[in-house]
Amino acid sequence: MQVEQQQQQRQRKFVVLGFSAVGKSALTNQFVHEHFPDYYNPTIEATFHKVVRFKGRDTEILIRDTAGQDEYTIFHHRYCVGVHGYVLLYSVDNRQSFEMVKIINEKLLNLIGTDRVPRVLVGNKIDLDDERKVSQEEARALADSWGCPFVECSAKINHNIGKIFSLLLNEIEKEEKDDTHTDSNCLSLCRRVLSVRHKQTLDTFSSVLICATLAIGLATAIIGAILGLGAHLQSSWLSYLMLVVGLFTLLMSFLGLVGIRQSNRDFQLVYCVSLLLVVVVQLASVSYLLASECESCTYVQERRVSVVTVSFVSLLIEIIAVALSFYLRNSVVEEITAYQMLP
Ligand SMILES: Nc1nc2c(ncn2[C@@H]2O[C@H](COP(=O)(O)OP(=O)(O)OP(=O)(O)O)[C@@H](O)[C@H]2O)c(=O)[nH]1
Repeated sequence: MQVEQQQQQRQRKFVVLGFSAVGKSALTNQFVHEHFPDYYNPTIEATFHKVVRFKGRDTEILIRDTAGQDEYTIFHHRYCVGVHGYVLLYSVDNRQSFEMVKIINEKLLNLIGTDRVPRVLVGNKIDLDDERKVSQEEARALADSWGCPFVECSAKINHNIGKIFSLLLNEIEKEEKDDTHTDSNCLSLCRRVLSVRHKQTLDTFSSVLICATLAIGLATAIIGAILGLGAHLQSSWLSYLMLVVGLFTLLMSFLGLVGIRQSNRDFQLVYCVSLLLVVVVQLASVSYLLASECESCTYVQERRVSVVTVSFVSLLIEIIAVALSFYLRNSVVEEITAYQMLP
């Protein structure tokens, strides 16, 4: 029975952030102990817990009350590891605390690396309405721009304190639902695992093909150089062209290989485009040699079958390598990136 109860109870960890003396400790104490300490004692750090019933389920809330932050505070990773949501607090009678909460929010999002963070913007001390320096409208506009709820409260008179945490629990639930629908349901997880494996196979296959284009490039360059030096295509433009095309293919294939290995999409793109260019040049020069009457062309024409076969095989390898590399670049890499970005 106890085990069942424990299974039913979930835990949510919150962190209260804000400038010094905005009422972080007072708010936490009011929520947990229903008590307002009417004195100021700067906090170093403290954790509180309380079990509440939220939507028919027991929920243990752990709240970390922090030392006040300012623009120089370095946010520690403990502010985000295992944390479900944040109360971003300012004091309605303190303009500086409102400006500071914007900086704190920015630092927090930078630390976490996403803006899909359950947060509530809270203006405390509304019992001091006469001394108000931050209007409701301005704060609400800020919360809207962050895409999070906004509430004003008073820890002193216990106004809206419970509401802050209900709003935060709601935000977390919303975020979890979004994740279930978009990213982390079982089906899409399987799809991703499959696509990771799929990508690894494709990576290997593509790397083999790129190595083949590397070899083709090397061979083309060597043949170009030999022919240029030898008797058949003496110093003709064709031997230079082959040399240049070969070296270019070699270089670009190396780039393509690095692109596949490091999932560098720009390298892959450069490889694809340049190899397509090489394919066009190769096709044009072989067609020219087979059709022309020039002296060096006779040499190629006499070996028509082997020239066409070799050209066809190398073109095929190059085109498949380009297509595969292009596919990897556009589809799978994108999916993997999205997968890695999941919290
Ligand atoms: N009038 C009024 N005073 C408040 C309220 N909440 C907190 N205070 C007072 O504001 C002062 C600072 O409150 P704390 O809760 O210690 O503020 P804090 O943000 O935890 O401060 P640090 O620990 O320094 O970051 C204390 O004197 C509180 O009594 C409120 O709702 N209304």
